[in-house]
Amino acid sequence: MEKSVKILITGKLHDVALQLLKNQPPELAVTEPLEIVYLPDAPRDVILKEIENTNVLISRSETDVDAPLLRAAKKLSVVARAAVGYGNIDCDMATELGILVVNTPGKNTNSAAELTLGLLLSLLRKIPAAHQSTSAGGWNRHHFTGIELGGKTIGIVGLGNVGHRVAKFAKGFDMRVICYDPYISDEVFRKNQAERKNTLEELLADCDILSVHVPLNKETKSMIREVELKKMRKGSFVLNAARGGIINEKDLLKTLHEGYIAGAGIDTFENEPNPLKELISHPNVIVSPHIGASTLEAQYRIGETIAIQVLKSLRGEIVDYPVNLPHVSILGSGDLRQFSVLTEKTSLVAAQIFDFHPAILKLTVNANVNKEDLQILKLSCLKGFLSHVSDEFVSYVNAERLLAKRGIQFEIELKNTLTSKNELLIEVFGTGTNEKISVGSVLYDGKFARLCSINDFIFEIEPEGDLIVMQNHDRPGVIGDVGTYLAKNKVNIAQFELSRNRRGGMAMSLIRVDGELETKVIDDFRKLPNLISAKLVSGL
Ligand SMILES: NC(=O)C1=CN([C@@H]2O[C@H](COP(=O)(O)OP(=O)(O)OC[C@H]3O[C@@H](n4cnc5c(N)ncnc54)[C@H](O)[C@@H]3O)[C@@H](O)[C@H]2O)C=CC1
Ligand SMILES: O=C(O)CCC(=O)C(=O)O
Repeated sequence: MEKSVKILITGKLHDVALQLLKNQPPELAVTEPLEIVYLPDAPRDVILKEIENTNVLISRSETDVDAPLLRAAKKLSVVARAAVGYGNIDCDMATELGILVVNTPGKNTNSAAELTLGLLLSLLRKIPAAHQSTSAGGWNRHHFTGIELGGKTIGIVGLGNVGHRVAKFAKGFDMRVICYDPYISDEVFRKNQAERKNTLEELLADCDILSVHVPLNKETKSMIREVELKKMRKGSFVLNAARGGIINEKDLLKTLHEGYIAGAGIDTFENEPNPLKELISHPNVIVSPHIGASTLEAQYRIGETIAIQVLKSLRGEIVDYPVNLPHVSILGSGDLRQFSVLTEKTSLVAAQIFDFHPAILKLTVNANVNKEDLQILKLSCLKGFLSHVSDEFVSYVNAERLLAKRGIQFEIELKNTLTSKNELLIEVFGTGTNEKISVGSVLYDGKFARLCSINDFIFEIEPEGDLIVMQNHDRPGVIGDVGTYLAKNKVNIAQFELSRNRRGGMAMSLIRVDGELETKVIDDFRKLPNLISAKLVSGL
């Protein structure tokens, strides 16, 4: 029976994600059947049980993907976070276990920014309290006098996806926008018409409303405490639709009680789903239950993106939003994507034709690529090689660690002598003097991939499907025998390439066949006259 891939979904996902996984478009189709287990409200003990034989986990913020959960997952290869923040995932442990973590940055940006402005308007115009009073029959027009946004200064911490959208919306309300983000260039500040503040202190001293839009990490945890809040003007407001804990909740509550901070709008809490009671019930605090990303539009975009990431990863392709591929900052697209696929395939060919203990794997790249590209090509080379030589699960994530574990040295060389085509050579060296094989390939025009050499033999063959790599004496009748034998066994030859070192010397042929070759067929193939060796290369 064909092995299926189990996808466990532990958060509410838009239907588009389920539909894409069930009805995969041809360009994203996966060969194995998918078993989708949708448990959006499952408690932890159920998830722990289900995770054991799960291959892909798709989660939202309510699932703690911590070390015990990851260790319980014996077959997990991908954790897909249907959101931006991944603080609830133990990424170090995932990396250690070779599990790829992906997320969906930018897909809920607009929703989170709109909610931030919603909280701000609600807070300054007292809309929730006015609604409550009016719907209960009251008519207290003087009780709900608010404050205008126009002319006020908003201080944004973190001018990333959400932060810069909040800046844009705030501008629409005629607010003055000041920002603190040491990791963003002046150009981004200029583009967003945001005034740069070089320190958090400068920002705090100069704003009426503080809004945080940074990830929660060691640096940002409790970055706003009582001391920081008191650097703001008395009567200021604060907003947190990023992550609970960036603003220390106890300190915020204290300054609210003291009347120093006039009010707060909060969507994200330190302890979800059980936030600090005194904080959420404070009369000057407006709260929502972490719904920044909860709009139809954001969930559609997230659902679509996460399903695509999952399908790409199952197809072994480079994903668009990896979280734990630490050295790869720019991921493959266009030529690089094709070239990395070719690198992986070439490496897979090399891994299936050497017959000695490998000591060094060397990748030589002759193409116009930069340093980040080389890292992608390196990972592709390692993945292709190891997926054949290692029994362990190999991914871009753990390939380096697995190679080191096997004691194989990796070398990479970049030559820049060509402009119109990308070439690569993969060499495997053993410890003995004659222990060496090399496989070369080339990518023409960014789309035509060809295997072009094995050792000293030259070819031009598509790296697709199954290949027989055959070495024989250069004597009459060999090709005829091969053709007759394969035809007899109902194997169709898609491409046949013969190369020889000299007339009457040695020859090598690459035979690309349609469909998969049975072991028996290749075993008997080896018995044909004049054959020196025949190796099957599969999985291309
Ligand atoms: N409430 C909700 O449902 C949602 C919450 N979020 C959260 O909002 C936050 C922002 O998300 P994005 O804008 O998408 O992230 P982003 O990564 O695009 O932007 C974060 C920005 O923070 C800056 N930053 C990092 N450390 C900093 C520091 N110590 N001081 C100042 N700036 C710093 C970075 O340079 C970056 O520009 C995240 O915590 C994310 O998880 C995002 C979407 C929905
Ligand atoms: O809706 C979710 O699961 C959380 C969204 C969020 O906070 C994020 O994207 O960082």
